[in-house]
Amino acid sequence: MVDRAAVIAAEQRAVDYAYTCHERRFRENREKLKPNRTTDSHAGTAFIPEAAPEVPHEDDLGGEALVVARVDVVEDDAERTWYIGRRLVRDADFEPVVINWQSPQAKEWLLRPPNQAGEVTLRRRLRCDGRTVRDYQDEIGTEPVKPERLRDFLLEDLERARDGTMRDIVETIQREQLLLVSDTPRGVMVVQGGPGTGKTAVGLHRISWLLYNRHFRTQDVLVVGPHRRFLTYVRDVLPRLGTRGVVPVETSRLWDKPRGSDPLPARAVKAGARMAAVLERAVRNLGGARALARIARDGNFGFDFEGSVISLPRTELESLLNAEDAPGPYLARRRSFGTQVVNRLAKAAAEARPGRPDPRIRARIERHPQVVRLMNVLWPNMSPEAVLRRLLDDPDTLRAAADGVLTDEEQRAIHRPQAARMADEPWSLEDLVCLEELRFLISGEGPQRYRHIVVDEAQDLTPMQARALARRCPSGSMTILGDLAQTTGVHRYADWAELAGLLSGEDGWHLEELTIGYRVPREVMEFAQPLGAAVSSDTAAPRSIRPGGDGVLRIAATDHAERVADAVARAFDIIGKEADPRRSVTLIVPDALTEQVRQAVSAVGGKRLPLVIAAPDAKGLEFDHVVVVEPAMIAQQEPSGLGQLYVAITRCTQSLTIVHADPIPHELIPSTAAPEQSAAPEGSAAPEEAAAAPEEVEEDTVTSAPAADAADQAAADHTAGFQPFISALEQSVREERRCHVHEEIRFSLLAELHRARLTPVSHSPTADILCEGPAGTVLYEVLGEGETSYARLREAVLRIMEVQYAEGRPADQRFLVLPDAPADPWVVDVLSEAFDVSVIWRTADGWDGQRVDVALGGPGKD
Ligand SMILES: Nc1ncnc2c1ncn2[C@@H]1O[C@H](COP(=O)(O)OP(=O)(O)OP(=O)(O)O)[C@@H](O)[C@H]1O
Repeated sequence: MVDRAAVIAAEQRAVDYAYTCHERRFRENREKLKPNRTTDSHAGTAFIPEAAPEVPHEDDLGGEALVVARVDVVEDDAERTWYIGRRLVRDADFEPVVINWQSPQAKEWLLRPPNQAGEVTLRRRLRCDGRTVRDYQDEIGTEPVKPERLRDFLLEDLERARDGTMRDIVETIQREQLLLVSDTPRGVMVVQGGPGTGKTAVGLHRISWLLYNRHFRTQDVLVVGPHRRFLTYVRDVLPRLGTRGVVPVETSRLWDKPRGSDPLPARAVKAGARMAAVLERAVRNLGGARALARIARDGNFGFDFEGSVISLPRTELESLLNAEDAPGPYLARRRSFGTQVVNRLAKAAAEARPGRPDPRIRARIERHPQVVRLMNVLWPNMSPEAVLRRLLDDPDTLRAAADGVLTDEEQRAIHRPQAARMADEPWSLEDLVCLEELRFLISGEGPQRYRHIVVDEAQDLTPMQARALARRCPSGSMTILGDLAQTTGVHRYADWAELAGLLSGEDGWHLEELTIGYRVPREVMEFAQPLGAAVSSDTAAPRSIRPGGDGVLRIAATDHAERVADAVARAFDIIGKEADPRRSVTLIVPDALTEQVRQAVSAVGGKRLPLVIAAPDAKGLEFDHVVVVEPAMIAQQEPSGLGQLYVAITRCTQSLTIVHADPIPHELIPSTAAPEQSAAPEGSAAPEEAAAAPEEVEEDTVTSAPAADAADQAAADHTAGFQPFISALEQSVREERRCHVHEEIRFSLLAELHRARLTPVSHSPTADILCEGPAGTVLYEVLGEGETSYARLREAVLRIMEVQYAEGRPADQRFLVLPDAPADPWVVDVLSEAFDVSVIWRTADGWDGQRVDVALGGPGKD
């Protein structure tokens, strides 16, 4: 039996020694080094012998533990102990006492699976409060490893209060996270993960890892986040990891401050990738062959030059113009055209005046007013601002550039009469991104370039912004973190390929996924899941490892007059009941109610106030307790209200309370309210809910469907409890119905049933076809493309059982409908006898299989 207290005491001695060495080093450095402090992010890399021993002059751990793990390894037949921590620490002889978690050696040992331990004989995670060792867990060692105990550290860590700033995860980083953190920087790595799966954490640790391992220098890296509050939230993580000098910026800060904003339809057009094609054509349309008539009316361009007439035929000008129709910045093409024209005119002038060559003739021709005019007409020297201003103001110019790219309606959407002066143009953020694109098209110039870019909440980048980022990063090395289901921006990507295609360079891109949820309690995640699926059917909700408990999720109906007061009262109530004063309580509210809620909070006053955050600003943040006010209003906010709502309800670590007077959006509880039912007019009370006394709904959870009436309550309770199951089923049915073969077969069968004068139901979210006929209720499950092996068909039978369950009643007849005869003929009898499911399939001239007559609407034998 291991004496755990003795082990902890021994580890404490090692940790104490590490701190002693750590602190001695500061003292020595303070004495030795000059007073100007280093800002090199490689501080601590003295572990690499040739690296300069630059370390900060004082402890910058901010109270975090210096040591996080111990590893014993057999090296040259001898066992050696290493400690892994947040910083490199050496003893007086310059021998490493603690190696940095970012070092390649630490990474290798930390990633080693217990069943392939190799030379690692012990891997021990240490649980320290600063310098005090509290506990330990052996992941590799002589004692059998209990996985559930290993989780304890993580769960304990997740339980800590969220006081408004993010912490690093060095102590509990998971294998799949460390693999992404230390992945090669080549190409674009896209990390898709649902709410709270650790994307931000992975992104920040990756920056630190890339810099520590000298893949890049501090100034090579650009880190972009969604908004200022988020940047404040993550502010401490990089310094605590020992990475200094990297300052994340808000996405919008990459451009100047906007002077105006556009209506949503205009934003959507200007932000889309097609706008790039329009801008490119707008630049190509400047001057050019169409303007030639103004210059060379009688077929020639000619003028009197110092007593002789020199000229160029129009055809020659045309061919010079055509030669410049190649890719490249407009001004470079302009210069090249000008050189050709001047060369030819100089030659003509020399021929007209034989004699001594005149070396300055080119310069005089170039400055000649006629040549200057020619250049200005054929190649007008316009600023990006002038090009965009005219494009937006003049419908003809826009049509010439956008024809076949933007619809008439889209062209009308971006029309904007020009301001009296250029300086007064109300450039919006989308305009500023277009201006950057135009600047690049015209001069080839762009903003500062980086060797690696990290983007958090990347799903909200617009395609035009993505192009701008790609230009800033010619190496094509990026870390892109996001969740398509949390899209709140003006552009919604169908999949990551669309965005990654815009960002990536020649090294391409790859998609990684984080699937474990570390923030949101299980019940809340399950409640949020259908909404996430409604925003992006392509992304899976995370599996939460955070157990919930009583009161984790509350849905409270109120009426419009009481809505704000009720929500605020509930937030204060949570504060009153929460024993830990560090735990954060936040009201997430629709834009329109923000001021009202803030005032109501101030009016109540007190020592501890809940935070009030408008839904769009909640992105990326996390709190312990969250009260979401009026989800329907959030869901209606532009540009992507459902995404905003999904973000809002997935911010909490402890509890979620929803206060609503309007019906809860049906995307959130799809089984309880059809779209038509939930569309109550703005301002009108939802009768059943408004009538309910707050005390009665106080204990409501998601299982007590707020929009259902009493008669439906039991059924709703039953179904809502199985919501994740139903949602998963609906999701996979939706996916199947995207298959053309599946739908072709389904609709041929529907046609047969209509021909038999029956009324089949085809719009159930779970059953492919349900039909009341002479043989009773018949349920059809259609298989699309793919194999028809027994294993596959047995799976389909299981689906039939699930569908019956979801539909709330068993069918009288069950049919599996295949595109072809099954691969093994015997399966037909087995499925019929074992599961009472008949199989039919399509043939060249109709249908075949078991009991086809019943399947096609006949009465059956009995
Ligand atoms: N291995 C881990 N150990 C401890 N805490 C972790 C771990 N991984 C993630 N967390 C914590 O989980 C929470 C959510 O992480 P993070 O904010 O990085 O998620 P996210 O995927 O960016 O979420 P969202 O998309 O909702 O913004 C944070 O508090 C983070 O510290």
